[in-house]
Amino acid sequence: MTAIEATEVSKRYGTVVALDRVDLTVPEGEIFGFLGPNGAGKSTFINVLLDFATPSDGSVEIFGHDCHAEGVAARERIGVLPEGYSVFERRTGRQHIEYAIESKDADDDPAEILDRVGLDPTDAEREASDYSKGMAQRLVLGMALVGEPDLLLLDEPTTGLDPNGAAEMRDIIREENERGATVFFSSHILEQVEAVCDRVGILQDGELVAVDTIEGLRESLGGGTKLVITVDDLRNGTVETVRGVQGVETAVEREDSTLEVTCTNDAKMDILVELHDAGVDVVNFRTEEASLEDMFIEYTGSGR
Ligand SMILES: Nc1ncnc2c1ncn2[C@@H]1O[C@H](COP(=O)(O)OP(=O)(O)OP(=O)(O)O)[C@@H](O)[C@H]1O
Repeated sequence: MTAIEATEVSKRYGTVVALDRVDLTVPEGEIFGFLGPNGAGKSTFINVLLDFATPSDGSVEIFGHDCHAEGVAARERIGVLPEGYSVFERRTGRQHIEYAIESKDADDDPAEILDRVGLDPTDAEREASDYSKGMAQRLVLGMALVGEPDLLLLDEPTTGLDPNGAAEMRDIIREENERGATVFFSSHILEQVEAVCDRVGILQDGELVAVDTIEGLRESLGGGTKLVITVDDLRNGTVETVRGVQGVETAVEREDSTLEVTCTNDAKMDILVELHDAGVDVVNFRTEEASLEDMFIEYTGSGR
């Protein structure tokens, strides 16, 4: 069964096109990462799934239910961690989880959920409005987990979490997926997505510019080789020289006279020859596999 089926979804706010004919199929059981720079339309898409926003054109189904016409049936299958969620005043962490259990008519044990998201019994009895950002984020994740939803929608789930918290979040995502849940999460923290996702979609100015496995994205970028080249002196024009070589996808300046270049396999030698001809001495040179970050830059054009 298909968890999410988006057909030609567009959303316009006045003259702003937040989503532009997005077609996307996420099969049941997948962990799907939704990537895009700020303002790309990620939250808008999630809002359409939740029927907080109505598409200007097209439609989205969740497990066969239209998100707008059958919003209640669609939302019954979803656990959501929305972006910028604010907790209730004068309610403890435990009361938040109890509220989620009651409203979903579920039978989870609040203590178990709180423990899973790393809130200890003392924190559970404190008012959630006094929580730190990371604690509030954990609490809202706990609320999303209530009732073992078939689809978890997580909008920037690691916001406010320290590295340990982010790692715990990834563990929970994997556990939920092993239980059978489909996970759809948006992020601009690429390592998070690379670490857990089966497939990723890259959104740019409302358009889905790529949907593939990380491996597939690498292949479609001609093998996606990454070169790290240290030169004696990174002069004006050196980066442009490298960018001009056929087969070079991106070239970015780093510190210490280092250049990071993504290119096809064949272009490697040509780059070195070109640098030599331009009078630039190569001090060090190594090859790495392209990371998701390199591919993200390549697809969204930032860094060029
Ligand atoms: N309610 C709204 N009214 C008007 N414009 C909106 C509204 N919601 C979103 N937009 C616009 O739609 C575009 C996409 O915004 P969206 O919040 O979906 O991006 P995003 O990818 O989630 O960004 P970020 O990573 O910064 O959260 C932006 O230009 C934004 O200003």
